[in-house]
Amino acid sequence: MSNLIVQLNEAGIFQQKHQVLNAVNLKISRGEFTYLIGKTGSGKSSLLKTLYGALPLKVGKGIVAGYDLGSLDRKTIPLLRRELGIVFQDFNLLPDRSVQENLRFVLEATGWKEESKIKERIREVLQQVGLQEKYRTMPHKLSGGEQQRVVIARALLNEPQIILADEPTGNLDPETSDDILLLLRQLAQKHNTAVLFATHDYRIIENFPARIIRCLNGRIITEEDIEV
Ligand SMILES: Nc1ncnc2c1ncn2[C@@H]1O[C@H](COP(=O)(O)OP(=O)(O)OP(=O)(O)O)[C@@H](O)[C@H]1O
Repeated sequence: MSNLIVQLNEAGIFQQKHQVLNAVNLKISRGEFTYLIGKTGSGKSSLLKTLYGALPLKVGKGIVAGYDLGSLDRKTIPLLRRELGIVFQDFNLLPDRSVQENLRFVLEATGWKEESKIKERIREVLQQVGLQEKYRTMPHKLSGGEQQRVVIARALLNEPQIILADEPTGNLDPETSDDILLLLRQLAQKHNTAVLFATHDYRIIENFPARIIRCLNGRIITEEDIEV
C-alpha cells in the first residue's frame, strides 16, 4: 500500500468557473501532520473541499486515499469519505441527539449493523478524545472544546486515513484551541492518521511547529520556501 494519502499533480482548484488555485502539487504521507494556512479567501476551504469530493477536480491529477479525484461519482464519493475524517469550525452536531446518538447516527449511515460492535466503537472513540463520561449528554450541555472533541470522535469512527480539519479551533479560546491541536497531533502519531489542519491562528503554529503549506496568490507554497 502506498505511503501517500494525498497526491495532487498540477491540480487546478475551482469554484464553478473561478480558478482559486493553479498548478497545485501536494503530497501528504500516512501519519503526517500539516498546517494549511493563507489569508481569508486564499483557497484553503476550496482545496479541502476538492480533497473530499465536494468540488470536482477537472484540471490535473489527484489521488486521495487511493481514490482518483478526477473520476469520482455518486458511488465512489461515499467510499472516499469513509476513508476521511472531516472536522469543521462549526461543530455540526445534531442538536436533538445525545453524544452517543450523534456517533451512532454516523455508524448506522456507514453500514454498521451489529449492536455490540456499534457500542464498542462509540466507547473507543469517546475514550480517545477523553469524553467517555459524556456519552449521554446533549450537545448544548457541553463546552465548545468538548463539542469539538465529539466532532473529532465522530471523524475517527471509521478509522480514517486522514483528518481534514477546516479551522477546527476557530470558535475556541486559546487554551481550548491548544487542547484540540494537541489531541489531533497525538492521534496523528498514535494511529498513524494524517492531519491537514487549516488555520488562521499563527499563535498555534508558532507554539506547535509542523510542516506548513500556504495558499498565496493562487498558488500553494510549501514550507521550504517561507518563514512564518
Ligand atoms: N460557493 C462558492 N461559489 C463561488 N465562489 C466561491 C464559493 N466559495 C468560495 N468562493 C471563492 O473562492 C475563493 C476561495 O475561497 P475559500 O473559501 O476557499 O478561501 P479560504 O482560504 O478557505 O477562506 P477562509 O479562511 O475565509 O475560510 C474566494 O475568492 C471565494 O470568494
